[in-house]
Amino acid sequence: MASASANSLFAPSLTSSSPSSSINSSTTKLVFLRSSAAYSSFPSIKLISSSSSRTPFVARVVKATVSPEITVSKDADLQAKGTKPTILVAEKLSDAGLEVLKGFAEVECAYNLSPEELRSKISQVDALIVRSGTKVTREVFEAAQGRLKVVGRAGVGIDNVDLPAATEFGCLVVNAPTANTVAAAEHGIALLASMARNVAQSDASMKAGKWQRNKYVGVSLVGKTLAVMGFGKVGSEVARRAKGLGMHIIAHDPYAPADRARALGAELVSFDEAIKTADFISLHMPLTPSTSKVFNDEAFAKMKKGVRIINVARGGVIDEEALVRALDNGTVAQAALDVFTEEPPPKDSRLVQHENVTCTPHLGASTAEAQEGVAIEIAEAVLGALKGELAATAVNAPMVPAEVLSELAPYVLLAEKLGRLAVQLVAGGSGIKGVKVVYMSSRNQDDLDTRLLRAMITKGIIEPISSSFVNLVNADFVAKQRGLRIAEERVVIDGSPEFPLESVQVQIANVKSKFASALSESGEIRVEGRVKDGMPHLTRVGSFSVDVSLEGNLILCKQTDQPGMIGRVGNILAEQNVNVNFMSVGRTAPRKQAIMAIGVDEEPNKDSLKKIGEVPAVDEFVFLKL
Ligand SMILES: NC(=O)c1ccc[n+]([C@@H]2O[C@H](COP(=O)([O-])OP(=O)(O)OC[C@H]3O[C@@H](n4cnc5c(N)ncnc54)[C@H](O)[C@@H]3O)[C@@H](O)[C@H]2O)c1
Ligand SMILES: O=C(O)[C@H](O)COP(=O)(O)O
Repeated sequence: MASASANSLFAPSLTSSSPSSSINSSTTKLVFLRSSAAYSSFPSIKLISSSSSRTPFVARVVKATVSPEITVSKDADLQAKGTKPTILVAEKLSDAGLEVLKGFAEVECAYNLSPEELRSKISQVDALIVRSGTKVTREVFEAAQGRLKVVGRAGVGIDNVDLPAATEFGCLVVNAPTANTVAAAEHGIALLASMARNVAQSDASMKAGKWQRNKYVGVSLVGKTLAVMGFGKVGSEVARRAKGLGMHIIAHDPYAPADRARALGAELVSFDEAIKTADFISLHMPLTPSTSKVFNDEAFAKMKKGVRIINVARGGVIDEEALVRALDNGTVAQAALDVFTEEPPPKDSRLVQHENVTCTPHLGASTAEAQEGVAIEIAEAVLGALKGELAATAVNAPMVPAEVLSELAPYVLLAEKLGRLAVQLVAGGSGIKGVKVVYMSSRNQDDLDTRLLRAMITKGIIEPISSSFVNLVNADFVAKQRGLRIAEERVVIDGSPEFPLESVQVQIANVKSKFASALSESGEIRVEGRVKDGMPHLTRVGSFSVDVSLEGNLILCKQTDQPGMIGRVGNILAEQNVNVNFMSVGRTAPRKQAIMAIGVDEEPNKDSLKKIGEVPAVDEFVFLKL
């Protein structure tokens, strides 16, 4: 059994279990995606091949299934010791979520950490769970020293997480986008109604011993126009509820489909039209660079005099000083705010103290039901990510559905091996700039999701030549940072569309090779492989056909085809007790140029390699670590 020392924490067991052939006739093999260094959030994939029968390609490629069983840990030794991942919960999470987490991980709850305390703890944990109160900054990712694999945001807004930094450090960010929608919408409606009827102010007045019926005459909602700014999950639920209160609903959202708005009885309008015509404006957009302070002096100046504003989205979408001015000059009659640019806001905040402002301390998601839902949603997402599953709520990684992932499992391994092999064929001193990947498939052009394969090829190419670790989250980023361009081409071939890929070719152009025979007729390094019996095989080097299982290490020898070569090289390796697990010879013609590909379990020492090079018929050779 191969070592499962991949650094992917608790990957799903993608088990290929059916008649398949082991290349060297062993009975059962476990092959893990990677056997060294950091593996991060890539899934470790286990392929089991248990027969020595050689079945045709089509029959031999076995569909892998995602098993809920957890079999692979970051490190085989840790797994043997039953070591669990550690999760730091930095903000209050409901017990239901904590229970889910504790079933699988060591959980440390440490609330109200200072930024320094968070940074000092972060390198000891595999995942971090926060709500909106914790700033997960670049410094946090730096302090994690590569251990932090997942940040779970127990809620929707991820503006408190530095996403570019997370991506750069290969850390997956997941959120819980659905469980608090209704709670936030209900809070928006609560603020709308209580603001219109001065509930908070009159309550405070009564508690101060007063009875001020004339002062707190409110305004009615029925027949008034409500502009919903941001027609997503919360915005549309607010619209639905406000409609029931007899309000006329308009909405502004540059990305929302008009038919969805219409179906809820809302009319999509421009930003200016929304703010000019509304009696009430309710904010439900995310805080992004383009929405930051979008409600500013200029916007307030366009609004109907006496407009009322509700914000349960993010404080930062409002220029708070401009809002105070608009409240003071009467443009805005009232505001009801659940969220603030700085949370908690300064005690002497003019906005909070303003008599026409109703405030709540970011309570939109704070119902018992929503918190339980959010906690379970985020616990499952974080555990899934730690197991190597590609989370459906990933914020900074492509979402690859489980069925696609399971189908691609053996090809993912092939992709990394080909990348790893191709880069080792590059002569020192050649800067790699352009890589081309050609996917040969009988499937339709659009029917192959290559993101995972591209990421793995990138990983295979970059990791052997750098200290970076690459995963699905950061593959494109790391490639770009290194100036490496990965071009992809799909070639549709005849064959069975039942399988995603027939073969994959990796080409590295404009470089010298330390093994000249790896250059194709057109001058680039070219290696090609396919999945056979559920195992990755190298099938072409340069213009030579070979067939060798991509496991262990590989020696490629270019030689003049003649009797006795296999024996001579085999003997040299045997002298050093190096076990040959596979050998194949590809030649241009009998007794002409040939490439001998020899798979070896152990690494031959320098002496043995020198002796291979000294065999008179050997023109060149290279030793490659897979
Ligand atoms: N106060 C709370 O406790 C609480 C609770 C839940 C959500 N929220 C916040 O509410 C907001 C909405 O949450 P959601 O779950 O509905 O998110 P969502 O992603 O479902 O909806 C956001 C909508 O805003 C739209 N949008 C983006 N840019 C816009 C722009 N410039 N102008 C207008 N619309 C724009 C998007 O197209 C999307 O439809 C987020 O900021 C979230 O953080 C707050
Ligand atoms: O974006 C969200 O989900 C809400 O603002 C809730 O934030 P909270 O988890 O800090 O209550």
